[in-house]
Amino acid sequence: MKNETNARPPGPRGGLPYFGHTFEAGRDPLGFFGRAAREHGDIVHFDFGPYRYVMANEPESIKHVLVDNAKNYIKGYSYRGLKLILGQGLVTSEGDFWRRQRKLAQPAFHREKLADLAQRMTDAASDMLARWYGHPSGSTLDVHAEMMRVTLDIVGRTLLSQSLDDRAEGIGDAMAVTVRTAAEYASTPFPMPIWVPTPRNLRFKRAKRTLDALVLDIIAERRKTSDVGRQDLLAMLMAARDEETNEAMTDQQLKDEVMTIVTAGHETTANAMSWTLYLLSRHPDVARRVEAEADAVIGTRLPALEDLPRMPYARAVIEESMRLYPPVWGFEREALTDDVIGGYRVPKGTMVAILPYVLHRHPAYWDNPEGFDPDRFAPGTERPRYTYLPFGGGPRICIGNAFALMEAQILLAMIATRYRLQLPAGARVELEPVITLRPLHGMPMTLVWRTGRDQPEPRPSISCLMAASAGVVPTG
Ligand code: HEM
Repeated sequence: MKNETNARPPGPRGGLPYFGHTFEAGRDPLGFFGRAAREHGDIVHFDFGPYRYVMANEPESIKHVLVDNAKNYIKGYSYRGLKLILGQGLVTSEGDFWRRQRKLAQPAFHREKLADLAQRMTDAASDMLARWYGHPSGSTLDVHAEMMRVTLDIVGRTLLSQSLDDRAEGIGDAMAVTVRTAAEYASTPFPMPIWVPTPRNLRFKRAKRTLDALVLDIIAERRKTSDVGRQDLLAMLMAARDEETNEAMTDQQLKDEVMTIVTAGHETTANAMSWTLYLLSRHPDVARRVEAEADAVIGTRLPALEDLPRMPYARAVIEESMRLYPPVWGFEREALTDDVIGGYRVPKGTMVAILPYVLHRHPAYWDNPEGFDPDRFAPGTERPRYTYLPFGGGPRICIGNAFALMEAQILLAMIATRYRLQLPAGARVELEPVITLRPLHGMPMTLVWRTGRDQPEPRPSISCLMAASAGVVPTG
């Protein structure tokens, strides 16, 4: 590490007058930042128009920003797009307000609370498989669309005790519009303010109104019925009280937290699953090991929470997949005062980027960094801290990380015991780094029913029928 506290970090020179490398980075961010790390080292400076921008790509500096000197960093302007959707929810709020909200929400994500939610995850996965059974073996489906649908369904059932599946298309469309506008807004150096009535802004406002109204309706319904039977995340958020003031969250705060959890918890996990299924289709030897483990532990019954630790290989596959394709491929902080990172001067107002996609391929920390090798994450293996950050780190680490891993392991085990997924010849798989790392053309997969298994009746599961008749999913 350098010790030149007055020096500006090295970085690519040239670029366009004023805009520097803004457009080059925007066209292919993964390639651009990866090259910059290879050519200029672990702390790299970029000229991006009016912004000072630094990438930190080694554990000490990352720990400095996320943990040791976290007080000096806020999420800053790069989150302004998400703020349009999530208001003052956990992902986008700052300071004392964030601290209070995090304290109120944290207990809902404790491991023992999550145990109650496992069954709802298997119910949603069963309903997805019931849909798949309706297609003959050998059919091709867009598995990414399926993962988006099932993860939205899981968020609906665990957060709101409500299957959002019936409304999935409407909600999915509204979410897609808001997320896309937010991403465009965040990545444009001088975005058109959202109050200007451009067609894009009007579309965004309509979609946002749909989502807000849906969430506020659900909250109002809960307040009316004082439904004590429901043990979902919303019930826990509504029951949470501030230790000092005994105050609960207002409807507005609840709405922002619900929108935050739906947004943060749905597409991220869907991407983790789509990339995992893609990697398994490219590595049949790994796929066979996942199948053998799941067959031995659950066979064709539904997994229970206790089964998950008995399937460490499935877990390692998911972790390795998030190393190569981290769903949150990059996140940023803004320095509140002058700082020194890795020996370099970082003036107040600088944006510091931490890019798991680049860090997870750093040759100093990973042997054969481009290779897919789940055994790196076998139980008992270790790696230097702050070299693997799919869920971020420090006080603002993902609140849903245990939830997401549990969900992904359940989905993977249930799929692997029934289906082999094959990427059709000629399928185009490309990365689309928006806010999350998506497959640009979806993920078409041929679903092959595993031989030696009884072909199921194409029928919906019991929970699906109950949900459809009652409009809700029963608890427990
Ligand atoms: C594989 C799935 C997921 C990945 C890769 C992921 C990744 C992340 C990352 C990297 C951050 C930190 C961002 C930053 O520091 O700027 C974060 C924050 C957050 N995530 Fe996740 N996440 C996932 C699933 C979930 C789920 C399932 C939920 C909720 C059910 C969730 C809720 C949140 C919330 C509320 C925050 C903000 C926490 C705070 O600032 O206090 N995430 N996530």
